Amino acid sequence: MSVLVYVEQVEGKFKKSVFEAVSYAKAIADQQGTSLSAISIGNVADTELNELGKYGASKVLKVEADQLKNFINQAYASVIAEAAKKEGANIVVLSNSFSGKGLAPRVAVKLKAGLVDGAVELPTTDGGFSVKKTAFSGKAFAVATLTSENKVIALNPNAFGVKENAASIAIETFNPEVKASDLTAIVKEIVRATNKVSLPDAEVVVSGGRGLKGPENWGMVEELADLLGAATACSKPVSDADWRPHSEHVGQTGIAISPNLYIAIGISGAIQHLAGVSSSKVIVVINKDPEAPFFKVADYGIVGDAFEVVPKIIAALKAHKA
Ligand SMILES: Cc1cc2nc3c(=O)[nH]c(=O)nc-3n(C[C@H](O)[C@H](O)[C@H](O)COP(=O)(O)OP(=O)(O)OC[C@H]3O[C@@H](n4cnc5c(N)ncnc54)[C@H](O)[C@@H]3O)c2cc1C
Repeated sequence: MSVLVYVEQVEGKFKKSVFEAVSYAKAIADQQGTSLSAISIGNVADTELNELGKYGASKVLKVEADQLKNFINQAYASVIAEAAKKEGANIVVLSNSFSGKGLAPRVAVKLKAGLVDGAVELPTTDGGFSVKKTAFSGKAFAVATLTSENKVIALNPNAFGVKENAASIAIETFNPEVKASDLTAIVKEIVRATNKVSLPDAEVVVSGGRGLKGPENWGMVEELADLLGAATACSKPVSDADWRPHSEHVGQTGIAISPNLYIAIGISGAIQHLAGVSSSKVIVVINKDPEAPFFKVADYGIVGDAFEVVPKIIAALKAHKA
């Protein structure tokens, strides 16, 4: 029995959340006294795959089939399940990312495994196998006990942290059979909106709320985002009013994100908004009301008028970059 971790790539690169999932999977492998393998799907250079060794993976299976160049939920789930069978892995770990949320239950079905999604801690193994996880859109915690032989765990980004644990890593090509039935819906082309950073994958997000008064004031939000290499997001009323596209709406009824840095400008911090952003690693809040609820969960807060504060941050960043 061993542990397998799925390492999601974006344009041939691994994000920090992948190294975190590998670190977490390695800790489970150590707990179980077994080894850790990784499965990578899509074109990733060997130099990038070698990076996984730094966090404890001793083997990586690389799958480079042409049909699997772009993410296809059903087909990727089949490949991960096949890899688990090949490696004799009874525990599969994924990041609870945008695509991980679609993959984890599919992999669990294929392996007849119990599933914990939104895991925030290592399993405890005294008297069973239990994992703490978020519940009710991140507003509460639950402890799930898995009694099945096979187990799938989707780790919330920023819950465990990246831990170096150097191992020598072997790269092995894996050519699983890709069934036509797994390719009934395929991605033919990816057209990015004006080269913007994709919100679910973004490491840094600059977000605006109703405090920005109207769509004409988003220039400074976009300028700040450009300077930081960030994606832009917004609160629900902002997208409801068509100030911004619905694809930018974050929260309980929008996209749930876990960037390293979330900058909230003119957003009150209602519980439904926090449900989608509270697992960000560092939260910076800019709000003119010192009583705004967002300050209670902020790592850094600036009480001030966004129309004064944001241009100052932009000027400081430009000066720093010059
Ligand atoms: C079932 C349900 C689901 C929901 N789902 C979501 C969701 O997914 N995402 C979501 O965001 N909301 C959601 N909501 C709505 C949520 O309850 C809040 O109404 C919403 O998040 C408020 O948006 P806001 O903070 O932009 O606006 P407001 O609550 O109006 O807050 C604006 C903030 O801007 C500040 N401000 C004003 N002027 C300035 C200035 N010049 N400079 C700095 N700060 C300023 C104010 O002090 C205030 O705190 C949901 C509600 C329900 C009932």
